[in-house]
Amino acid sequence: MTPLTSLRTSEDEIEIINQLLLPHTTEWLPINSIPDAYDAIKSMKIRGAPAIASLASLSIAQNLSRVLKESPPPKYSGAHLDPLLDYLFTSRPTAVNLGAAIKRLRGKLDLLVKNGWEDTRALAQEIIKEARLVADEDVDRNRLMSKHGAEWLLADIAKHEKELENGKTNVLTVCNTGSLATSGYGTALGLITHLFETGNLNNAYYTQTAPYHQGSRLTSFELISLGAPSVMICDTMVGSLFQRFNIHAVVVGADRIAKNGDTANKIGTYNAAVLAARHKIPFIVVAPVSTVDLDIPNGSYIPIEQRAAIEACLVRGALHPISPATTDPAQAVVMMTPSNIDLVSGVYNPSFDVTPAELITAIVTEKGVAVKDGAAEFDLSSIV
Ligand SMILES: CSC[C@H]1O[C@H](OP(=O)(O)O)[C@H](O)[C@@H]1O
Repeated sequence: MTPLTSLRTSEDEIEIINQLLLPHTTEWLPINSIPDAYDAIKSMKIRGAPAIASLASLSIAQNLSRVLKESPPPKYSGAHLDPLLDYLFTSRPTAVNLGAAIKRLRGKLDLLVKNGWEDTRALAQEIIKEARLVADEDVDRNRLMSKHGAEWLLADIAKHEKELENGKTNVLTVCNTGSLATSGYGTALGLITHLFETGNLNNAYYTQTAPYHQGSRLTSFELISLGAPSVMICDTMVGSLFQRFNIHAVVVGADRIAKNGDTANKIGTYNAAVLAARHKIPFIVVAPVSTVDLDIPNGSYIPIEQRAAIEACLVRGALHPISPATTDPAQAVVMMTPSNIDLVSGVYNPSFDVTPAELITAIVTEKGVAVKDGAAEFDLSSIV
């Protein structure tokens, strides 16, 4: 079976799975330009922090490759690339991976120009190589962090002599952090996949994750495709699950991790973290190094994207909104930042929330696992 992924390429051709139609329809959409990539990210046809960064980078490579075919190719400098990078950056503000990828490409260009790369064709080819690396590095990185996280969890269970179920673990995850959120294998769902592949998974529980339903539509699709034992719960059922079942860990992804470990992730993650603390269940964040934003000291600096109110009133496939609540875009919070938290809309629809470091047990990247050892905040230096 072809491994599941959010996108595929052939030479300069890029295609993404239209995730708005999953799980009932698998439609591959061609991405033929940077505006196509911007629209796909903004409208969430493709979503997931690493996948967004991969598509943005590949669309830059596609653009450069096509311009190079013109003759004679225009003289390259930041002037051509900068506005394209700035435009892509504005597609979704919370996930830092997109910004990290754009910063990486801009840095590569500056370095080449600084080193006197005058040959336009050669310079552009170097940028194309770097852009393709952003996508290609993802799968191996995900497998590595998943192994780190799964091994840490199993060791922690053994250290605390916790009772397993059928000799295996029960874990809860939020949203979708698998192959559909990355270039393959996934982050938090990658850890769950590693547990399954090594015979250590009793059940993977996951929340539906309204209103986009990344859980009920995408995580279910991935876990069923994998053949992994899984149980879907409504977002409101996390507390009841912890009261009645032996859950060994909550494992989630991240869109941006601040220097102290505060983590922005899909809305509902903070709820699960508070309940996990109440039930003394380890809370594990799994994300690539490119998700860590050392430029911000804590989570209050993370911009929280507000999605259109109508998206919170639609049940996918239904003909009409489920609520008479106003969905007038003029009456909505556009972005939550330290300076703007005025709520004026009849529908509050933040796409993310921030879990404080104090509620997080471990943070896992491809470089390893960080724990707090009794401190209130993380020192992430060993895993970035
Ligand atoms: C490895 S994906 C990280 C992150 O992205 C998802 O958000 P969205 O579906 O809105 O792009 C979710 O927060 C995942 O945890």
